[in-house]
Amino acid sequence: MVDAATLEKLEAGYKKLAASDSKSLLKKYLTQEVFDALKTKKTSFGSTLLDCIQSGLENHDSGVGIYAPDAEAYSVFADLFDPIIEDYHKGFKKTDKHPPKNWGDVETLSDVDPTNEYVVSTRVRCGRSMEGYPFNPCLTEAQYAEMQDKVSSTLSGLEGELKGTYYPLKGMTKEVQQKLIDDHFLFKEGDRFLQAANACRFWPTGRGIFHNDAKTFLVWCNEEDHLRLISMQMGGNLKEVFARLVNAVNDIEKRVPFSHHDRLGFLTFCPTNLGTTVRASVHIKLPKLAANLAKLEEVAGKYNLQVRGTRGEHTEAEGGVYDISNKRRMGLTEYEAVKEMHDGIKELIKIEKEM
Ligand SMILES: Nc1ncnc2c1ncn2[C@@H]1O[C@H](COP(=O)(O)OP(=O)(O)OP(=O)(O)O)[C@@H](O)[C@H]1O
Repeated sequence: MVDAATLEKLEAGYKKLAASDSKSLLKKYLTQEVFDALKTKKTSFGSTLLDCIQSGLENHDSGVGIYAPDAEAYSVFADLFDPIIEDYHKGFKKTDKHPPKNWGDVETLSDVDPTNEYVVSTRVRCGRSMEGYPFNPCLTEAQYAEMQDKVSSTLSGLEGELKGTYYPLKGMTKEVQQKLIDDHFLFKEGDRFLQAANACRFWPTGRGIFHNDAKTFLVWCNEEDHLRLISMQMGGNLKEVFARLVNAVNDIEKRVPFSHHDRLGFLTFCPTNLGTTVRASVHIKLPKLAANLAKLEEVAGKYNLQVRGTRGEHTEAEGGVYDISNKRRMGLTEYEAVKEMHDGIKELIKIEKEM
């Protein structure tokens, strides 16, 4: 049974959220009926509804507001996760099944900005969870350390362009850490949405970053997900960036078993990342379109693209540089997710040119 203190927190948090003007998907889909049906449930890891929604209860400015403390939460609390997944991923219904992994033909992609006028840099990332481990809120300090050991020794076997070094956050100087963050290579620290979701326990134990010398291939260990695999470079050559990621993931998947769900695809902490887990983004300057941010967001939305600030989600645009990426990650293949961004960015550049 869920204990009295947890129920009390849930009731109080729900009341506040219901009375707020929050625009989160949590508020939209956590009806009284759903709340009452789920408030006493628990996964076999002991995770409750509060573990799923405490970030959204604390941060009414969340876009989504819900995380899965363990993989089972997606089934136990499906009455809440399913409609949120369907809304975010634009129509992935609870009866739908995510398609098998398919990177497609990388050769059919191109440089989205061949004249180098608009795109500052391009990045494609995906997330992976290691089989046999729950997500952040349920991990012990010993598991964090053990996972980091596994990740760094696995990655030390990479060769060629992917060859690099693993740097644990523990022991990294603040200067080096801040420079990596400022240069867009490393995750930021103290994210209040993740903190409230109980995802930052034992920090910095088990957290770190691997990168090759050129910093074009990077792996984050134990930030939001167990692993984030990232390929990035300056300019708009999405074909090169994506090809590098595909090569790396194929190699790493041979060495580490990852959690995959028959219906949901690759499993991640946040439901927005399920399925392909792929976010392909450009840092781009579109001064005419961006003169009216609402307009930029509206046009981007037509192409299923999401607009973020320069330092990522929940940040502002600096120097007119926006982060624009595919929004959908579920119900389509890896290739289709990247192609959606490829085609959409080309359209946005075309519109900007015509303005
Ligand atoms: N195209 C890009 N070029 C350079 N840096 C980028 C690009 N896209 C994202 N970044 C940087 O990556 C970092 C992480 O961004 P952010 O946290 O928004 O996205 P994410 O890693 O995809 O994860 P999540 O969606 O879970 O937040 C930030 O420093 C951001 O500026």
